[in-house]
Amino acid sequence: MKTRTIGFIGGGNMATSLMSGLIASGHSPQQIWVSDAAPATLQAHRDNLNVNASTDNLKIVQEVDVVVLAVKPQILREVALQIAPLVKQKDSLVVSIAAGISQTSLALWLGGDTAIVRCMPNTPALVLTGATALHANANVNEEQKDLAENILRAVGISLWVEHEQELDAVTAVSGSGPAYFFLMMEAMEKTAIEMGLNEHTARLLVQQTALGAAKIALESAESPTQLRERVTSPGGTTQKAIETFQQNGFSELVSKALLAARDRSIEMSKQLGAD
Ligand SMILES: NC(=O)C1=CN([C@@H]2O[C@H](COP(=O)(O)OP(=O)(O)OC[C@H]3O[C@@H](n4cnc5c(N)ncnc54)[C@H](OP(=O)(O)O)[C@@H]3O)[C@@H](O)[C@H]2O)C=CC1
Ligand SMILES: O=C(O)[C@@H]1CCC=N1
Repeated sequence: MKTRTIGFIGGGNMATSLMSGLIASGHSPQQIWVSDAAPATLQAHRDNLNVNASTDNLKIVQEVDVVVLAVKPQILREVALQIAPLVKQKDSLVVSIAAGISQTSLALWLGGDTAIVRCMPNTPALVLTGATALHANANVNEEQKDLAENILRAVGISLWVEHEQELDAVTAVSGSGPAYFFLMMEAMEKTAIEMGLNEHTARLLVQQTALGAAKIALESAESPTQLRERVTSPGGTTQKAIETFQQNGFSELVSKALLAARDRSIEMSKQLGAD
């Protein structure tokens, strides 16, 4: 497939992760465009990533084959309405990464004929270890599906979900998920320091343990339960820790947190979208 130009509208956390990942995986910075409200942000992207940048969202749509909507959900309507006439004129493929904004809303704002891929990536895209789920509307052809998938696959794994509603669960699991692991790391690091380890030692041990656990989980055929049991010697230290987690409602708490994230995604589609 011919290399396509990609434009990001909104140059914040997630666009930075995706642009950096695309470049690290071999995509030419010259084929990437980004717009943002803040000129300083754009200058940083020019300096650090060598991409093309403009404060004018319409310039981005004009220049590229694929438009990635990477602004906050709260301003997506305004941006979509602004670019809609040009998207229609150019017949652009639009990829939205916004949480909680449905394809119905996007189609209403951008025009019913627009080819729209809604997806949910996550910030590990920055280190080419992202996880993205995608869903295409009926206007997206096979070539456009490949194109959207190739962009996200450049920065990690990507998979298609059959029903758009699944993206609310995906948001709760992998979209927000990195933050849950960071929260666990924060708490472990804090307690490690309280137990007398210095900050450097505490951070390094927690980081390497998280990496090791993720790696073994990915490479092993065993389930997380089996892998956990391998660490847990009967009557030993891990057993004490796991019992403490479980007696204090760890699984229920994780379940509550993920359901709250999922429900917030659904709520956002009603508050901020046209659903
Ligand atoms: N962060 C994450 O882990 C993930 C985020 N997402 C989704 O990605 C999207 C972006 O999130 P994130 O990167 O965290 O948000 P950020 O706030 O970091 O990035 C959004 C950027 O858009 C800029 N902006 C504001 N108004 C405009 C405008 N009219 N035109 C162009 N740019 C504008 C903002 O500038 P300023 O700050 O000056 O307003 C900001 O730099 C959201 O919709 C979110 O739901 C999806 C998956 C994971
Ligand atoms: O917190 C959020 O709303 C976004 C979506 C997933 C991760 N960050």
